[in-house]
Amino acid sequence: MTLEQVPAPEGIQWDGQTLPPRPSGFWKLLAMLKSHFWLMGLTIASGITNQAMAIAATCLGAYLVGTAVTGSNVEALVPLLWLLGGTVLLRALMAWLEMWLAHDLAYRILADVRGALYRALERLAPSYLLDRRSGDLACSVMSDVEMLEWFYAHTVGTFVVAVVVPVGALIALATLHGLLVLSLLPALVLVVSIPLWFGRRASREGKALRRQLGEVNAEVVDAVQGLREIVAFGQGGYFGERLARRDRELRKSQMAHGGRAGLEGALTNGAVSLGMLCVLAAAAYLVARGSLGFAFFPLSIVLAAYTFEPVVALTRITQNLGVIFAAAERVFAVLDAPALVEDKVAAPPTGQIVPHVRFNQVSFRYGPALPNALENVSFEVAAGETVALVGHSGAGKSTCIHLLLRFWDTTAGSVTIGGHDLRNFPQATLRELIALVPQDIYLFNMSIRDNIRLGRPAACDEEVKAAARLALADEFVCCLPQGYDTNAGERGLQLSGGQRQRIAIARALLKNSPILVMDEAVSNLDTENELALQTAMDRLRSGRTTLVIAHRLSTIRSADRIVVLQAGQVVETGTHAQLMRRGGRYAELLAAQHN
Ligand SMILES: Nc1ncnc2c1ncn2[C@@H]1O[C@H](COP(=O)(O)OP(=O)(O)OP(=O)(O)O)[C@@H](O)[C@H]1O
Repeated sequence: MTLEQVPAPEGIQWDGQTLPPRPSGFWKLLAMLKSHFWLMGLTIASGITNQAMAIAATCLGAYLVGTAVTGSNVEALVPLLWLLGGTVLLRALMAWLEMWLAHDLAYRILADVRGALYRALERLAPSYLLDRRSGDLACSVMSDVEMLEWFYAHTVGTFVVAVVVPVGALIALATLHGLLVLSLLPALVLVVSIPLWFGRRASREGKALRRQLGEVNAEVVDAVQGLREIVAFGQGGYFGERLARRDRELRKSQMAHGGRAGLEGALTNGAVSLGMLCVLAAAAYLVARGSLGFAFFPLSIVLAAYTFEPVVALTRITQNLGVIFAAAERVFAVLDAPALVEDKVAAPPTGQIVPHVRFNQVSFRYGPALPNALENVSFEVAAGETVALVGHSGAGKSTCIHLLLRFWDTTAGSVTIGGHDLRNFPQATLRELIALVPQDIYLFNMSIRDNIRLGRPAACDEEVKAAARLALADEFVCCLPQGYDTNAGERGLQLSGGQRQRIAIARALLKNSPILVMDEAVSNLDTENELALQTAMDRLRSGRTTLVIAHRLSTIRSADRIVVLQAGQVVETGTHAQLMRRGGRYAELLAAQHN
């Protein structure tokens, strides 16, 4: 799913629920300033003082030059020179303070947003993540958030300054002569209105630009993650061309954005030049008529220039607003995405929870428009039992696991643990009750020790080693260059499939949950690895309620019961011996798999 297709949040219907409308990205960006009110106030105050000092210094300078040219007493100007020096210094100080405060404010908010995004991803995982490309998501988390720096550090404060300062400069100009203001106003209105003419186009281009940037990112991440396959299949050229195609689209959007921003800039410059020319002509006319002293001629030009300056600075920033709001929309699309599964209770059911898992007439579909992935599925795993799920690819085995882990809620029927519906457990409790050994364990870019410790972060080194010994991982870990301190590297590439599974088993052993969910790897292992893995799995299963997606004959045989799934339905249940005797679907499946 691309971002274009991310559910439009307003009034959307999802399985009968209407989600409330959301305020626009702009108001949400402003709302984030609430908790940094004082910092924002200080930024604006220093920005206004900075501009006021700049005007004061230039006006003083202009007045001094005007007075000196008309041959007045130069001695009398000395105090004004001191004042000019003080104003220049104060301006420099305020310029620094404004920058510092604006960036402090922006980076604080950006850190808040990144934290909120991470929490949102955690809340939405894994259902939402399955639908988004990881590179595109990474782009949202990093570069879209980075774009917001523009808004907080360079837009909000600049906007207030661009309103307050020109008003002050216009008042000062009006005290010199009303005609000066009148001569400048049409051009000022023109400058302010130019970004409005291009508003829609800027928003459209901004969205396209951020979307394409996300796609290029996704493409690059994809290619980097799949580099081994790309090289092995000699497909470097093909992927290079895909990336180049995305890049060409991105460049087209960037050119459109740059062209429009350039046109806006050129029109703004033209309007400012026109305004300055009008003021120049009006001031010259007033001086010639004797309505304005010559000493005030440079002053009126300087005041006119300062009326335009903050507005022009703002229009330069508004040229990027389309991209900033598009980035904000992408960020808020993640922050506001409704979680498919939410805690309905604050505390788990009271009393001891028996690890007895039951699927009661469960039907489930992944989306309102999709067919059922499970249809009236019922089976149970009694406390301490092992049940193996078998079936062809797409039969619904993983879906059963997803529902037990409550990654999704059932569409009809229920899954219970100890007789309690999963919806009556807070998700945190559920995660504690169940340990998962996935088919392809993700090894984080940290030491093997810390990778195992993810099972129970509070575990000491000895406990980690004990779990590894039980999982028969200790021996090969000790042979690694730095033993348990060896970095597992990105995706743990230096470990074999069987070794990685044993790390996953050690992780689960350390977690020590009463319920175990295993998705057995399909890959073939050598006999030694196979035996080691089997022993490790048997140790892990012992005394736990285990639901396993089984591929190995040894696992299937040793299960207390086998549930055979076909097209989302349970077609057979029984022990290996019973099902073999029956000679039905299970026997066919096994014959096909193991011949
Ligand atoms: N995230 C998803 N969105 C939509 N449909 C899905 C999703 N995941 C699985 N399905 C569909 O649900 C059905 C059951 O899939 P499931 O992954 O549970 O099968 P499986 O038996 O585990 O297959 P395999 O052994 O290949 O993993 C399939 O038709 C599949 O296409």
